[in-house]
Amino acid sequence: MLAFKNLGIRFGGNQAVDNVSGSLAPGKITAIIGPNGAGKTTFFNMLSGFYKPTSGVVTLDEQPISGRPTHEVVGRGVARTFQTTTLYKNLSALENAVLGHRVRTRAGLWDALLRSGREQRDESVSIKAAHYALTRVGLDHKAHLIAGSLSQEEQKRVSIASALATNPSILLLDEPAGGLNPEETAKLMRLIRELVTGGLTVALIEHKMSLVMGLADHIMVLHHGQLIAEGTPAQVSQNPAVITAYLGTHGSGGQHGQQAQAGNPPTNNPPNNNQNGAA
Ligand SMILES: Nc1ncnc2c1ncn2[C@@H]1O[C@H](COP(=O)(O)OP(=O)(O)OP(=O)(O)O)[C@@H](O)[C@H]1O
Repeated sequence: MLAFKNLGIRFGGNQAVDNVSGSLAPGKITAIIGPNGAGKTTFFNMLSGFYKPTSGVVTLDEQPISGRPTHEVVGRGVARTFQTTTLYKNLSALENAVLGHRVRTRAGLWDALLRSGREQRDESVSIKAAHYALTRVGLDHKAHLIAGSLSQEEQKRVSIASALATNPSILLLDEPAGGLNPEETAKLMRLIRELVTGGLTVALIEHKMSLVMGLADHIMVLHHGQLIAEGTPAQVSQNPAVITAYLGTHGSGGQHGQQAQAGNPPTNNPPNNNQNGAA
């Protein structure tokens, strides 16, 4: 189980994440929500080894992993995607997933791109892993198509396959539905649910309340770097501190509209409209 205790990080005078404790429930979906600048991505960056916390600790099965090199964290079974799609659009879906495997494991990006001797030896392992990952996201039949020719939603699946190529037990998704329309968002939600049903533990950052409320088993709410609430969608959506955080921060429009919805009882159905789903 991935857990974090008193986790914090400071950038100069800015305490971006402050004293956050908790864990990701195995085999469940945890959503991390909060207004812009709340510290969500920074929190992910600490869970995945991208940032070294200035206080507290991240543990995996009770062993500390915070501050360990990213490839080591990946090797322990934690993989992530990024907020902006990091696909190589001129490469095939398969090549992207292969690179996802190589870049996240031992080899660096240049090693992977330049195909060093080690790379070539290990390539068949990466190709197998990449095909399996593409199968898991329902795209192996498009393995040889150029990523840029795929739909937005398929490109998101390729990004997820890139992370899955390392066969993680814990997958961190940073705004997986960013830029997708409601129909595509619903498809992606089904995929995420399927992956979890298959045994994966997922944590995701997402602004689309329709996705969060329809998908998350557990929600953590960050505000000014602090964990101000957590619980089921129903619990969180009725929490006065959460409603105040969003309304107070955004005034009107943007996330305000989304959070106004979060004041209502959440639905466990996939979204069928975009009334509160604008990215
Ligand atoms: N490398 C960095 N150096 C300095 N400040 C940083 C760095 N990374 C993040 N921050 C700051 O940490 C705070 C939290 O940013 P973060 O990107 O984690 O928020 P977020 O909740 O993910 O926002 P959004 O929803 O807009 O993506 C911000 O004030 C941001 O400027």
